[in-house]
Amino acid sequence: MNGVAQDGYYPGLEGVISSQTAISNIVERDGAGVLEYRGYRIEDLASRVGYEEAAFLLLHGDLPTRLQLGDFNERLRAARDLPGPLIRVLGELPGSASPMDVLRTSVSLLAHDDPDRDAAATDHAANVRKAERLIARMATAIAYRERLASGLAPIPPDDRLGHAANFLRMVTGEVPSEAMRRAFDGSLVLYAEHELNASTFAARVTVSTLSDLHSGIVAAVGTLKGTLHGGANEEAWKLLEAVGSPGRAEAWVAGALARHERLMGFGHRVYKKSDPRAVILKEYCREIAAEKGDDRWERIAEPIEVAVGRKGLPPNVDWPSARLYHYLGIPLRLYTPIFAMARVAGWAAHAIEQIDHNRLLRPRGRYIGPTHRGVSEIDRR
Ligand SMILES: CC(=O)SCCNC(=O)CCNC(=O)[C@H](O)C(C)(C)COP(=O)(O)OP(=O)(O)OC[C@H]1O[C@@H](n2cnc3c(N)ncnc32)[C@H](O)[C@@H]1OP(=O)(O)O
Ligand SMILES: O=C([O-])CC(=O)C(=O)O
Repeated sequence: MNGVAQDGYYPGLEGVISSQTAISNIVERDGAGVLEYRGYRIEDLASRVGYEEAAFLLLHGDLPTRLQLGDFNERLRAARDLPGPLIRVLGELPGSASPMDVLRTSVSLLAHDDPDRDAAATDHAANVRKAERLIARMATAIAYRERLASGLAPIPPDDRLGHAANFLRMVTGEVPSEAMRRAFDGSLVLYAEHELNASTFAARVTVSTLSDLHSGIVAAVGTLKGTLHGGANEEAWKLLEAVGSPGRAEAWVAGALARHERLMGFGHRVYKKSDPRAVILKEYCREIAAEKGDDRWERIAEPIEVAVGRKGLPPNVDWPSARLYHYLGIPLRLYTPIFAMARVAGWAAHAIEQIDHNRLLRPRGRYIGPTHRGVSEIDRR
């Protein structure tokens, strides 16, 4: 029954087209996955534009001119600081709270301070402004909380730095090398959007009731957290560490598969041959490992990929991003929040597209329970 359609029932909604979209497209061509944002191939975007340009493309429909990019950057930088109530709550939430739970709460709180909070849910311009502020503020909130959780003083945003470098500096206290900035920026571009994945779908369902944009993003953050989706990048790192040496890879993978365990960072609902983002990220991993003069994790990752690949499961985006973030000195618990701070551009673009061409998202269930039951007196049940 798993994944097999029957009489209009598609388990997991596999293959179902629920919405038309002009934001991104995924196809398999010549045995490889192809991904485009608004008609631009992901390979071109990752090598030629930074996160801000990709986010502008997703939200506004085309790549920015130099003037548009300058204005967009100014708006993002002006929105980086956190409102007082959120700063207070970030200091008060229990230290044990997971960063994704804190991020979910942060987005919810940001709704109350947004200057457009009273705008109609259908106000396109207000929704774009809300989205831009969320892009800026989610990054600051993640870094701010991480510093507090580590017992360190938060580092304020630096107006001289772009989104990627500023975030790394707010977390680690250091301005990254140019190669590190480029790799991290590239990963944000690659994570920014991916059609009707589960978290984007959750955002679209939420706003399809004409709820507000922030509610859609709260739903998306909660959905991304799960280990079958965005949470897989943290699990992928744990897998790599558990294997621990190239020589153990083959037996470790065989054992896990024999126990029917899920190998995190492998497999995909849509890409059955290759995830193009994983191919690009693997190159960044190699470059940064070379810059650091330590290819230990590359040497462990390779035989794992080969062994899992024999089962027809290609690596997905979360497999190489895990070790890339390790190389960049990013704490493990931030891997999934970073996915969220990149994906907010795609979530918002989809939520706005949904609202602009709305039809309530409401599928049907196929009832398989008992029928025609009589209600007996409570003492006779
Ligand atoms: C950014 C992202 O969200 S990318 C995905 C991140 N998630 C992961 O990396 C988690 C690991 N991967 C998985 O769990 C899956 O591949 C998913 C959830 C991503 C896709 O799931 P589906 O579309 O339902 O998988 P699909 O129909 O292709 O495969 C089903 C079978 O393949 C096998 N399979 C698929 N992925 C894996 C995996 N990673 N490890 C082991 N077996 C797997 C399973 O045997 C499954 O059969 P089951 O019903 O006995 O469990
Ligand atoms: O598309 C999916 O199902 C999951 C994914 O790769 C993403 O959200 O980036």
